[in-house]
Amino acid sequence: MLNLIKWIASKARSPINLTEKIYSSTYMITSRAAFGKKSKYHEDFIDVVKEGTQLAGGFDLADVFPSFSLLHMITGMRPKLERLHKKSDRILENIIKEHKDKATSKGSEREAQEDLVDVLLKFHEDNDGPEFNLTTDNIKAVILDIFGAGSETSATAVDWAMSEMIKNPQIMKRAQDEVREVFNRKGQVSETSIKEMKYLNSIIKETLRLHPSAPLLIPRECGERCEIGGYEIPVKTKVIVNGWAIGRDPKYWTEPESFHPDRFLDSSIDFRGTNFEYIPFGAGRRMCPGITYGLANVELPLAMLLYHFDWKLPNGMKHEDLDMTEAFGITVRRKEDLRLIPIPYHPPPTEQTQV
Ligand code: HEM
Repeated sequence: MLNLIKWIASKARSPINLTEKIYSSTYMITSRAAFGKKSKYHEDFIDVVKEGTQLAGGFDLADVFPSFSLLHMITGMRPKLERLHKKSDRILENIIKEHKDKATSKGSEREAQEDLVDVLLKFHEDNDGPEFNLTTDNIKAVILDIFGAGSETSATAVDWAMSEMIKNPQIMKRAQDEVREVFNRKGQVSETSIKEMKYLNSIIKETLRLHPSAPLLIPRECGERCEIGGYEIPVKTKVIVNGWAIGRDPKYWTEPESFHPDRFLDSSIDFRGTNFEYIPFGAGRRMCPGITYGLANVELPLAMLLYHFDWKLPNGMKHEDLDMTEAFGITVRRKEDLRLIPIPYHPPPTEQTQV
């Protein structure tokens, strides 16, 4: 994050593509957590995941006729996915090999700088029995999951939160006042004090209500015949829950299309899966397991962007004219990238000791 803040500071008073930087920083953070500091395969792997997310989000005619196997070939989706799968498998194979080589060469250094691949490999070595065996394919799948499910979602939330604040300058000002008061009082930018930022947290909740990063939950299959709202749901029906529509339902939300973080300030409604009118992380046994890590990836970037900079729209554009159109996809990104002018407020620290 500090690298991002320094980069933005170097572009002070000129327009930057903030969307692009938010996504690349989030991918880089995930990459560091998963693979450690340096790997020549990082960039290649991130490209593959991005391509996969785009393909998975596209409309494929074969999904409507799943048993018509010829259609899967005609639409070209299956060959594309297979090619991508082979490519990601090759890169992951190399990354795992790199980690195995590192493990045999340096014992104590490995402990000190453990990343996700190290942890999974250690588990693999220590539990190589018949009752619980983690295969190399399992390890590859976990890494893919973390990238696919973790990076796009968090980056999308940061991008929409910044967009909504630019659109509503009085909300941004209030959030900046809060963030600056807390960090100045603490004398440093720290993740632990973000919990004190009640207004910023309401902004994140309101962003996830209007712009849930993953709008359609994981499809469920109906276990037994039932009736919902007068509709008969036969057993084995595939049910897709539209979290996006639920978050904007006027039956549960006043002025549902407006961005009002205040609605969450003194409210007990939370995204932990027990308030069914608000399910940006889903609910039930398939609910998102990455909430804590996901929120950390949203809170700190937002707090830092608000602490270090004031923000302006380029070319004299008025805030009410900012286009908020959504793109089609498995995660709902902005259609147009958010381009803003950063005006430095608190300069970033010169040494990497602050965060
Ligand atoms: C703001 C960030 C995030 C949002 C909004 C989000 C949202 C969601 C949603 C809506 C689901 C579907 C839940 C359901 O169907 O009930 C889901 C599933 C999942 N999420 Fe997240 N997520 C976020 C971050 C993360 C992160 C950081 C990770 C991992 C590091 C992660 C890993 C997963 C996984 C593995 C699943 C599938 C769970 C399963 O198959 O049972 N997510 N997420």
